[in-house]
Amino acid sequence: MAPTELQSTQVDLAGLMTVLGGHLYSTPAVAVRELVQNAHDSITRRRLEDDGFTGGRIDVTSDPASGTLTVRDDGAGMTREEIDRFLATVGVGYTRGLRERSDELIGQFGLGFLSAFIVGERTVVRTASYQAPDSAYEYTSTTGERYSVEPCAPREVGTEVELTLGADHRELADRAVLAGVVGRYCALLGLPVFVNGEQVNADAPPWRAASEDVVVHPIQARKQALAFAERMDPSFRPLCTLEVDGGGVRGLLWIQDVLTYGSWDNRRLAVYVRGMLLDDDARDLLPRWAGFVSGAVESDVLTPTASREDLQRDDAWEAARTALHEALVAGLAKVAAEQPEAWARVLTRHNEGLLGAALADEQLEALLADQLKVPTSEGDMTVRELVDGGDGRAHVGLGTGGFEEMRFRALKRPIATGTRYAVVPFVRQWCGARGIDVVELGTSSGDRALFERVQLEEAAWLAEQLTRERQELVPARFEPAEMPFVLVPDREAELKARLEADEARERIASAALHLAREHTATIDGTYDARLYVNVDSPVIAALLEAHRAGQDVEVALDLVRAVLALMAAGERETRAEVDLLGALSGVGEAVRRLL
Ligand SMILES: Nc1ncnc2c1ncn2[C@@H]1O[C@H](COP(=O)(O)OP(=O)(O)OP(=O)(O)O)[C@@H](O)[C@H]1O
Repeated sequence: MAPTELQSTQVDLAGLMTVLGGHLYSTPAVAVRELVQNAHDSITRRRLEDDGFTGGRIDVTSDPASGTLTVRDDGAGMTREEIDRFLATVGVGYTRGLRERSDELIGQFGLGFLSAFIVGERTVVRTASYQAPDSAYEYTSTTGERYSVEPCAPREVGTEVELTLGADHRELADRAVLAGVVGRYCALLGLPVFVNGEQVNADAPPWRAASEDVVVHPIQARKQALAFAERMDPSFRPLCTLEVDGGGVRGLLWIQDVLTYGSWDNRRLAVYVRGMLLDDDARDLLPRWAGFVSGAVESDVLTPTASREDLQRDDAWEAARTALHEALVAGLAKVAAEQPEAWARVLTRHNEGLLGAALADEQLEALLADQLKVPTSEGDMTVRELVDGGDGRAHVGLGTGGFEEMRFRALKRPIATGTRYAVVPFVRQWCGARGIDVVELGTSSGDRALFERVQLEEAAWLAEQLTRERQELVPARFEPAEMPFVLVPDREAELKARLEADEARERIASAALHLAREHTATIDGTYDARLYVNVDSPVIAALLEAHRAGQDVEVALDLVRAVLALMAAGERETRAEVDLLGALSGVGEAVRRLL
């Protein structure tokens, strides 16, 4: 058989450019980042190869009138041959080979320069290499597919890339826009970067300042860290900052100074690799419960994808994620110990989110167990206070007020508001760890703890007189004795329905939801409500005695029914069924007949 002739694959560069422009990068501003990064790498190269070189500066300038943007460096420059071999060959770069000698280099794919053609309709590169400083060349191309190289007037060693921006990208020449873009991408770059003459990365991040030999007072250091966080995060002011140093990652996290609720998820994490912003929404590196945390970190071990806008999910990524989690927990503990004022604000701002966090993380639960508050009928309090006020038990309401609250108000006992985010599982977890009973109002087990059921011969008769359809009458004894009855809607069935609705809300902390749902799986729902009748109450006792003695109790019963209806009118669930005017006129009618 004749040997198969191997053919070369053809690359349609124009097609490739469309893919790159439309799909690889999320924003055309990335082109600016790629050019600055090349300038940076070129300076790094010159530092390695050109003994005695002491410079290193990147200048980005723009002319809004002509729509041009220029990136200039005093790096290694390129020889005539290097222009062809590296700049003009897609997928090849000098930088990749050099990476073995320095871990400061950013480029590796040999693709970044192509992004110039996404935003520029004409690209001119003027360069003089330190290897042949007397020869300068000018490279010109419109689409990147064809280019020309000519000798040009002598110039300083280094490279200048001048883009004439396409009509769609002219905005990049706007001075403020450009300063914003470059400032964001280069905030942590180790070399000075100037935009139209102004340095955009003058302030080193606090963790780098800290490693130099200058001793900074802790209060000063804290201020610097807060100022840095404020510069980095235009959306939320920082409340306090937490250091990150481990797992190949260094940087700062900060707690957002806003009032958040449980399902708030505003995790924000900017990741810089070798000083360049790579991903400004790397939220997955932060734990899910950290919805109120922002941060900026840098790492030399995380691996960018080719678009350099995302990170590869490799071992380094996992290690970074673990390190961030640990830094967050340790940092919160440190703030609690060292900055009481800031800590108090963290607790009030993010109480709900932290309830969810404590459920998801054992270490946090240990730190927060006695600091977080749960909402109760008597105001916000810790679970310990709830238990102290509840005679050694924690009472949790699953509804909103009504009969049970009336009863507990009469007893001056707090009931935690179980309908609020994470309250039920948090109280359960807290009490479970300490062997304390949780009484959930409206659940069958809760009711058993609250109402002492008794046998009553007249139960069926009373039920006939007082209950409606799907209501169960339960004779019982309970405090306070003055209260004749308590109508308890089936809270479990309600909770079940609500949790099912919550499931649709994706961002609710799954730990809290899971714990609560485990509990509701066992609920049936034969009755909508139970009417607990207090045999100790003078009203019921008198009614029963008269009935037993064969007296006419009709008027008294009318009055009792009217009172029951009035109490039910205060209950959200039963309110609709109550004929309020009927109940009031029932009272009037009974009184008239008694007089
Ligand atoms: N400003 C510059 N000064 C000197 N050489 C440069 C400059 N810009 C680009 N080059 C050369 O062109 C090569 C290709 O650049 P390009 O941006 O396409 O890829 P890269 O930087 O090597 O890798 P990546 O795609 O990861 O950015 C570089 O490796 C370098 O040799």
